[in-house]
Amino acid sequence: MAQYTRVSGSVGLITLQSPPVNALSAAMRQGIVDMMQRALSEPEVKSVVICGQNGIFCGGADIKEFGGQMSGPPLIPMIHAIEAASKPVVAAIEGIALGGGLELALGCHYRIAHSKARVGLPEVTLGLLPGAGGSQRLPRLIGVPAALDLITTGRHVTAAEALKFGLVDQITDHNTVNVAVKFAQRVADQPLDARRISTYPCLCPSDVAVLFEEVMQRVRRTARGAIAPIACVQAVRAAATLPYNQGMERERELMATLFTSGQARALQYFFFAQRAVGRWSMPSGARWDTSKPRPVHKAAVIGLGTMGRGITVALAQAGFSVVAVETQEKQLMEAKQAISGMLERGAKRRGVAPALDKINYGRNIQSVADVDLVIEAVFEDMALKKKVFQQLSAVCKPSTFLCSNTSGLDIDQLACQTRNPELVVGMHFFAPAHVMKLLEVVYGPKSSPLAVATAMQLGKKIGKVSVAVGNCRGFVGNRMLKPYLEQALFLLEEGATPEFVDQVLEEFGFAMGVFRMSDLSGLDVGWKVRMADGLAMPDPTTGQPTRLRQGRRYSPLGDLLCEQGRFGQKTGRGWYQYDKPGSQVAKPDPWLHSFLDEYRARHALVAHRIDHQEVLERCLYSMINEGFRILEDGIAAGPEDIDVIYVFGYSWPRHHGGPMFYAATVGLNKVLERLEHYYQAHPDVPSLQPCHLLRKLVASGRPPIQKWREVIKKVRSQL
Ligand SMILES: CC/C=C/CC(=O)SCCNC(=O)CCNC(=O)[C@H](O)C(C)(C)COP(=O)(O)OP(=O)(O)OC[C@H]1O[C@@H](n2cnc3c(N)ncnc32)[C@H](O)[C@@H]1OP(=O)(O)O
Repeated sequence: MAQYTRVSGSVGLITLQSPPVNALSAAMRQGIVDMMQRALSEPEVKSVVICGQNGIFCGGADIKEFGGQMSGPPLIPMIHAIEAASKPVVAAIEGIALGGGLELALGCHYRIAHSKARVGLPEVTLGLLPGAGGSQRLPRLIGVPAALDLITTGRHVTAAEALKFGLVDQITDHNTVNVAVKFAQRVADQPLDARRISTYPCLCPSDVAVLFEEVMQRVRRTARGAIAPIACVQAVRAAATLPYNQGMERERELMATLFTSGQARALQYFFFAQRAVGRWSMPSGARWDTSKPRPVHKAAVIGLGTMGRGITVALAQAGFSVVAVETQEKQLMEAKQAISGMLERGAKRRGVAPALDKINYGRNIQSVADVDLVIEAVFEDMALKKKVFQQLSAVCKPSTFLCSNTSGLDIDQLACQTRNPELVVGMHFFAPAHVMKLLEVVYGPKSSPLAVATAMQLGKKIGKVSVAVGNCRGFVGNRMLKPYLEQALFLLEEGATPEFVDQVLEEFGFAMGVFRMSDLSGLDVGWKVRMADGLAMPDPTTGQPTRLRQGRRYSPLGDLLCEQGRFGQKTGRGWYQYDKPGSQVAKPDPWLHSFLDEYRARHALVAHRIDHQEVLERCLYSMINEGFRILEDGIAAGPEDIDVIYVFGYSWPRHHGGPMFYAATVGLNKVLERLEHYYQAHPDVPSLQPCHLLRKLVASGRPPIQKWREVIKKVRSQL
């Protein structure tokens, strides 16, 4: 775990050895304690260097240990002992020094970093704070404002930025361990008192109280109910206002609350869920580790509307050559201008040259003949998409992967239009496609593992979190959204207002409630889909909107708004009113309230008092129920896939872990019982009927989420 060698005669070199990231497990902490003691006891050793093997200093505490009983030497006394050592200790930082890894380095007397290293205190992203002295030492070393920024955001900083802050003493392009060993020899005899950060005063700006107030307000606004960022501010405030020992005591108290919190458990689950989705599998048995992707050098995007533009930018920014096709001259010119603007703004932010020369624009589909992969992003219309796939199949080389950015249409029908259906997959991006992290890679019955592996790898290369999912209407994300939206509309019919429903969902932690989100996305999008499905039609006998479709309850409220030209923000009216079209400030609309009153009267609906609990349970549990159906159907391989899709694609609050983790937290028996209750009250709403898998999981004794896959396997094998 920690290896000790003596180098250059007088330097004790402690090497952290625990792949993949040299995490500070119990065994590793014990190793460091033992090796430090050895270095301090050897009279020939005059100074010590701590480094990590394989070019990685340390990824912090071992997150896998958090759920269980912590054993081994605790971090805080271990780091204190290093700081208190009588011989200089130098941290040689290569790769990363994160969390406890950076706290360990802050306990050392000097820090030398490789120029490509990154450092940070990302504990907040795991629902924690830097609780091994980091919240007290960092502000003493780099000042309160910079420490607040790093600790409340958890962002990683480059070695150059760390040097600017004074977080590291030196950076090097050479072998960091060699440089650190030479450095350690030079400082062997120097006094250490001035190198112990815990003894530094915490230098504060004169308006420190105002600063804390402002930061606290910002953090509360953006935290969406997460408690760790607030505790991080409180811990740094303790560093600024209390002596070190009292600050450490405050850090300990705050950490104790966070460490056992449900939010920390959710965020730590989510950390591993993000990594689990990379290990994809298909019902055929094909897997990430047995399916090799084919390299993509040149890609094409067909259709340069909002989605096509974003996809083009994402590809070009990642260094791919892109052929961008739009058949209409005017639209092509507009798209070219918009894409150039997006690339220039992005490049300015990142301090690099815009990748304008990566894109070739064209009006003719023939121009994609030599590309390795095409992403079709034309209007969401099956007939149009089929035509495009026929053309692509005729034009492209036989090995070209043909992908569709459809948000829910049948991938198989598109694959059937081509010569090589095994090379067809869905690549469902989320708007804005160059910003949003999520990519659903959709495999149809004919998609080959090669095509899935290639799309997954392309997603990774353009910085997306890619999740492989099966082919069904709406795939995972939009399929689960349907019952959620449906319940929100039913709640309006029964007496709620859009403001109340949104308020409840936003208090839960969504960035936007369902109605504000619909206004932003545009109500006409779903309306067109419903019309194509024959849903948004009046009853042929009465000419009135009907509230029942094929025996199921249906709310025509959204259709009625669209008929009035209320498409949301873009028309200045939707579920809310806006000062002008395009404005983003949603205001309650008295017209809408009267419209709802009249609607209820027309349909003899008696408004009843709907409380917070009912909104949350009906919207979330119906969505979760659909999630269980998706697992049952094999559309998602595991609950992690669904949770990652919801956090990255639908602004589900990460500190609730994702809808499936949330269900596990609430208790599957409670979710089941409440769904049964609501289904009894609304027997014409099938999405409220608890699904078989949920019942099975409850009957199997509610296993932890990590064990669900075993039950899912059994349920699927019985189908
Ligand atoms: C007592 C409480 C004290 C708390 C203080 C702390 O230190 S909390 C932990 C703070 N550290 C972090 O938050 C770092 C988390 N890790 C990362 O951000 C990234 O993994 C990385 C270190 C930047 C490396 O990224 P990269 O993309 O190169 O690899 P992966 O993310 O895929 O990781 C590789 C595998 O390593 C596992 N892993 C990473 N960090 C930890 C960790 N701290 N503890 C345990 N395991 C860790 C990760 O899960 C991957 O494993 P797989 O089995 O391959 O999924």
